[in-house]
Amino acid sequence: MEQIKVVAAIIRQNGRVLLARRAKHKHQGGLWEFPGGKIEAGESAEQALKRELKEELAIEVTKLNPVFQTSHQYPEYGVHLDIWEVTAFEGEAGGAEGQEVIWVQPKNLLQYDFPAANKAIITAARLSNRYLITPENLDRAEIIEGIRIALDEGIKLICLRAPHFFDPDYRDLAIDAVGVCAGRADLLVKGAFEWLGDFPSAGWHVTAEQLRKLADKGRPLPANRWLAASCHNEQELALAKKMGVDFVTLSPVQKTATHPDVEPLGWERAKQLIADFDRPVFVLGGLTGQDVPTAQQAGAQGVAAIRGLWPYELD
Ligand SMILES: Nc1nc2c([nH]c(=O)n2[C@H]2C[C@H](O)[C@@H](COP(=O)(O)OP(=O)(O)OP(=O)(O)O)O2)c(=O)[nH]1
Ligand SMILES: [Mg+2]
Repeated sequence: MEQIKVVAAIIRQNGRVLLARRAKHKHQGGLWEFPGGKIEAGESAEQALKRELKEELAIEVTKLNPVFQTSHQYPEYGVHLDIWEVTAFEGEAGGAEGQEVIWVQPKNLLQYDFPAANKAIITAARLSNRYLITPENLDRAEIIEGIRIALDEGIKLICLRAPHFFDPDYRDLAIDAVGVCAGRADLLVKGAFEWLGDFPSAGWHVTAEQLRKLADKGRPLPANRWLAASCHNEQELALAKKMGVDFVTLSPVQKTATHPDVEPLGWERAKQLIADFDRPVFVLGGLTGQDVPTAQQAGAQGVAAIRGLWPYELD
């Protein structure tokens, strides 16, 4: 079947993202979309995106970075979507072709109807590019205080990981963490599945071991709660897909303090695994917030880190 190459943009301004409504007579007409269009012969993705956004919104893009690639087979033809994030542009974005244009908060994106190919793109648009995982060997007050500072520094996505806590204490910690993050960041809890009902606003981050046990049962959470998984290889990525996760961490990309004896994947292997996976990936292992551009160049959503994103230096 014919495959068309499309570029589209998640345009961010003042914490909102821009959506346009596709003209009725077009393929997938009437649905909301991220502006963009077909790459023409001889164009790079970047050139095509700049041209499309000028034609469709009358803006000159000044800052963009790659975020995500995904493919989808429609009955008519297949599309390969190359998604970029635009964070600066000149001009006022408006519907230059008469189409409706709106700015929405990422958390409200689930309320809009998009073409079927957009599922993972919506996930990418709802996620930030830094995923903080809490460190081991801190007590409850230290973890909560660290989360508080991280929130002040703009962290929007947090995984509560505290393998050194026993169950009842971990639950108490999770209750506090949910409270601190409310309205400021999305929190994913790690832990036993029996607790899912006790933290109705939290997402769940499953370990590779839980994936192996539970992937066959499918997704245990509704679409409005994050489900993520820790993956280290192709097999685990396949299980994550089977389970219906929203996103994954892929590790270790480099040597890490947490698992010093594990051979890292390296960027080249990570890049391949990311390209073959159809949902957002946070690369993890020896990385910091400074590595976000490198991670994005490798096709990742961003960086996940313990020490690398914790707001102060750990021993
Ligand atoms: N721009 C865009 N296209 C999308 C999205 N999701 C999705 O499935 N598509 C599909 C619909 C179309 O089949 C194809 C993009 O084509 P398009 O209609 O935007 O192409 P274009 O701007 O070059 O328009 P035209 O010259 O064909 O009128 O990709 C999306 O979020 N944004
Ligand atoms: Mg278009």
